[in-house]
Order: sequence, then structure tokens, then C-alpha cells
Amino acid sequence: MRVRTDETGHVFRALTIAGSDSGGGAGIQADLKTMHQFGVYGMSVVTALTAQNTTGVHGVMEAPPEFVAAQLQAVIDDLGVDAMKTGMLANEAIIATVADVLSTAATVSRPLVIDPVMVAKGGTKLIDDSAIATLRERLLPMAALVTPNAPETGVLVGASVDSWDSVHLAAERLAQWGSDAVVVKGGHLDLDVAHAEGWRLPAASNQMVAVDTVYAQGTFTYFLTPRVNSANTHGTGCTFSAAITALLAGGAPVLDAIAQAKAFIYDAIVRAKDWDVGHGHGPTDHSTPIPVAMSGVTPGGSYYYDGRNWTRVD
Ligand SMILES: Nc1ncnc2c1ncn2[C@@H]1O[C@H](COP(=O)(O)OP(=O)(O)OP(=O)(O)O)[C@@H](O)[C@H]1O
Ligand SMILES: Cc1ncc(COP(=O)(O)O)c(N)n1
Repeated sequence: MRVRTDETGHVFRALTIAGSDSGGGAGIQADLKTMHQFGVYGMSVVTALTAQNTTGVHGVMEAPPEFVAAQLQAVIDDLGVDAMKTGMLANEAIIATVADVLSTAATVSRPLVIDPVMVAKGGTKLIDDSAIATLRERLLPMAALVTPNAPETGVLVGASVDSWDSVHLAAERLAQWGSDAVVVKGGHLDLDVAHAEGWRLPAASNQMVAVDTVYAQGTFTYFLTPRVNSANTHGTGCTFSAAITALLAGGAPVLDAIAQAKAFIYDAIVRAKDWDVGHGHGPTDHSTPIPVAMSGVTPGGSYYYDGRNWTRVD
């Protein structure tokens, strides 16, 4: 994909502030591959190195907070940022440093997506427990969007998220911390929500859906795809939030960006379903073609993507 520009020749730039995954499926590597695929110039601030592969995280080395600040300042001072995301932030000192730098830079006016990465697939913690409050108090108020999965949502609001009602309640509570929008990702949620919501899913669908629930300005909007039965889902959360960030860098409205990113991650999981990359949870296919944009998503609607088209199902 060629780098995209606007009519004045401005190259769209996106920044990821995250950890390195030596296995290339998640973290900084997934983010940069995804941004590149969306035609956006990607930049990175590395918070931690992980010795990681598809079987798990075998070691972590955190960057000194001053060096995270130095990377961030270097990018902001010279290249400029149209949208940015955070992933693995590792500890409280790094979170406070990122918040300090962003709140003094003009960059803070750019959309910030927070993917509150907490635990890797194999169970290794990627952030200290003591850092959660700082993330909530310092970073969420700056966010255009926060993208927790169900367990992360539960940790952030201090209540378990394991029923359809609890998803709604938690999304509302999370928004009170100041993020303009919240998406509770449904990769970990195996609920019969289609039935609960009365969605009219296409007859061909097997009703097993992965639902992402968006809460913004007092309204819930839902994005659904079939649930893919695959072991290769390493880095889905990183890839999804990086795609949203790339689209925001190009000026897309947040709901349209979430829809297109949701279609992208679905296609990327489907394309990598039978891959034999590694012996554990393999990566998704970051070279997936960009799915058609769905512009003008109506807040409050429910939308289903089947790998080709979006259908309104509410
Ligand atoms: N099996 C699946 N089939 C279809 N979509 C999925 C599947 N698993 C995850 N997704 C989608 O991928 C995106 C990331 O969701 P998920 O809840 O898995 O995030 P995550 O927990 O941060 O990622 P990970 O589980 O890799 O740490 C969401 O849009 C979600 O709906
Ligand atoms: C460095 C790093 N960052 C994030 C994740 C989680 O990835 P995801 O939630 O996308 O699977 C990971 N495993 N490693």
C-alpha cells in the first residue's frame, strides 16, 4: 500500500507507544505493519522489549521512563503526529511519563487511542497492577477512544464483565473517566447476545458472533462479525487498535474507523486461520487488503460484516 496524502500533499502519520513483540504478531510490530497496510506513515516509541513467540512471553525488559520520554519528544519535535495509540505501557512510571509529555505537547490535540494491554495470551502480565489507577486517572481523560477486551474492562471498572448487562454497565462507567468513546471488544465474550438484542442475523450465519460494543455520547452502537474458530489470534487487539489509529490519522470519524478496523481484523483472522507460524497462538495476516469503508455509521445501529459486506441488523 502506498503512503496516503491529503490534497496538500500532507503524509498521514500515526504513532504507537507500545512494547516490542519479538515474534512479530503483536505489539509495536503488529502496529507498524497495520499502519503501513493502511497507507499511513508509522512511528514507534518502545516502552519495553519482550522475548516473545507464539507460545508465550519468555522475558520482559522495561525501558527507563526517561528514555520513553526521549523517544516521544524526538518524534513530536520533528516528524509530527496525526493520531496515536498506546499498547503495553508496562509500569506506572512509564504511564506517568507518557501522560506528562503528551499533556505539554501540541500533539495532545491529536486523537489518542488507548489499548489498555494487561495480559498476554499465555497469561504473562504486561502491566503492574499498581499502574492501573494511573492509566485510568492520567491517560483516559486524554483519550478519543479506549479499546479494552472484556477482562480489561472488568479490571478498569472494578467489576466482572461476564454478562451482556455487565458489558453495558461497564462501558458507561468507563466513559465516566473521560474517554470520548469506549469499545468493549468481544473476542473473549461468548454470550448469546444476538438473541438478547433480537438482531436479525443472515440465515447463513451460525449465530456465533464476535460483538464489539461501542459507547459514545450516551449511545450504544454494535459491530458484529462471525466468530472464527482459530488458534491464530495473537495480536488481534493490537492490530484492531492500530487500524483504528491509522484511520483516525487520515481523518475518519471514530465510528467509521471502528467499523473498518473490525472488518480488517475479521478478514486478517480468516486469512491466517490455517497458518502454521509458530507452535502456539499464531499471528493474523497483516497483509490483508483493506476492506471497503463504511461511511456514515449511524450511532445506535447494529452492523454485521460477513467478510464482504456490512448489513444493518437491528
Ligand atoms: N475468534 C474471533 N473471531 C472473530 N473476531 C475476533 C475473534 N477474536 C477476536 N476477534 C476480534 O478481534 C478484535 C480484538 O478482540 P479481542 O477481544 O481478542 O482483543 P484482545 O483481547 O485485546 O486481543 P488478544 O486476545 O489477542 O489479547 C475485536 O474486534 C474482536 O471482536
Ligand atoms: C508487546 C506486546 N504487546 C501487546 C500484547 C498483547 O497483544 P494482543 O492483546 O493484541 O494479543 C502482547 N502479547 N505483547
